[in-house]
Amino acid sequence: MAASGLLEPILVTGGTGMVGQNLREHPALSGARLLMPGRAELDLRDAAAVRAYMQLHRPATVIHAAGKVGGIQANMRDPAGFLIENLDLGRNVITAAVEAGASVVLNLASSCIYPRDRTTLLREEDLLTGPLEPTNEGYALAKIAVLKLAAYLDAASEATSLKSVIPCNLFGRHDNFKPASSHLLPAIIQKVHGAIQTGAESVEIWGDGTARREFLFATDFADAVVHCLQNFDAMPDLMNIGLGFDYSINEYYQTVADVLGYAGGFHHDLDRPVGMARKVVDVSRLDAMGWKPRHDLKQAVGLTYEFFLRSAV
Ligand SMILES: NC(=O)c1ccc[n+]([C@@H]2O[C@H](COP(=O)([O-])OP(=O)(O)OC[C@H]3O[C@@H](n4cnc5c(N)ncnc54)[C@H](OP(=O)(O)O)[C@@H]3O)[C@@H](O)[C@H]2O)c1
Ligand SMILES: C[C@@H]1O[C@H](OP(=O)(O)OP(=O)(O)OC[C@H]2O[C@@H](n3cnc4c(=O)[nH]c(N)nc43)[C@H](O)[C@@H]2O)[C@@H](O)[C@H](O)[C@@H]1O
Repeated sequence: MAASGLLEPILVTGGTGMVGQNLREHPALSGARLLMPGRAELDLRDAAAVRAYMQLHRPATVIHAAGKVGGIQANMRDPAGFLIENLDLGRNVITAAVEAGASVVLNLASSCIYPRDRTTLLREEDLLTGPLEPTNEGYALAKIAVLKLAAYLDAASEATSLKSVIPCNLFGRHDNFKPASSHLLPAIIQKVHGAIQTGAESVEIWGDGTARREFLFATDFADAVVHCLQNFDAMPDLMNIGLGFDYSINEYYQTVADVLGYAGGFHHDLDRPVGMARKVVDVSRLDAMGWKPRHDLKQAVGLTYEFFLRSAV
């Protein structure tokens, strides 16, 4: 049975993705009436199809986790695609959810929506107070627009409560390990694993490795999402979900090397893109909700590697 406070049926867009699959695996959702249509069943770019699906299934809860998602390289290659698709998906899902009378809509943004060149912890109040990071501007603009749409509809709607969370970078089971579009941690795992397999003596790090990132384990993120849904009334309209601390790129490489047992070296490719110098969120609002992640970095890397090895066979 689903935990109390979760209104069913629960529609999770992006159910076949990393966040979606980690939500599916969450104990509180086992036995819940979950709707997780894949792209073949429901292409979220098709507004009429999304509206028809929502009218037919009438989800009480909608978690909007679908998106065109990728690391820095993928974003740089296709800013228009990241803008258009994430705008279309968000607009279609959120407007159709309200029209179909959903009670709760939880929209997933991203910490890349914050201004670049900030060295302090990024607070929800910092949104739209400075220029965006060029390497993912298209994606960030779409995420900001959809987050604002959710807020506008929340203010106008009696029946539907819409809130957004701003996740830091995520990694974990069901991650994207494809080098052309993966984020940092799956890329490191894939590269270090390859070096162990081939006996390579050095692994390439993009940039000088001094940039800093905050990566939350996707299993923990899914738990935070469930916690939000179980305490939705107490949740702020906009809330960061992260660790509140970060590591350097170099430290991430060394941690993965330690967990995987790689004893070789590293070399830096200074021609590769680096993006924001730092991107770490303030978690005061999340702390106030009484949620903490359960895994430390080494545990999370180990569990992600186990998944990688099983899915690679
Ligand atoms: N991963 C991160 O580091 C991170 C950080 C902050 C925020 N987020 C946000 O968290 C959410 C989930 O991210 P993720 O890491 O789980 O991404 P992901 O693994 O790439 O999953 C994205 C999901 O969206 C689906 N999707 C994309 N376009 C679609 C369409 N037109 N119709 C139907 N489904 C479509 C994908 O289906 P297909 O597999 O068929 O393409 C996939 O199931 C996204 O909103 C993302 O912006 C992610
Ligand atoms: C959460 C996501 O953050 C994303 O920004 P962002 O953290 O720079 O995206 P990542 O691709 O995770 O890159 C993180 C940092 O890791 C460095 N890096 C080092 N080696 C590698 C490598 O082999 N692969 C990758 N990918 N990076 C590497 C990269 O230079 C950058 O500074 C946004 O582009 C997305 O839209 C999304 O918002």
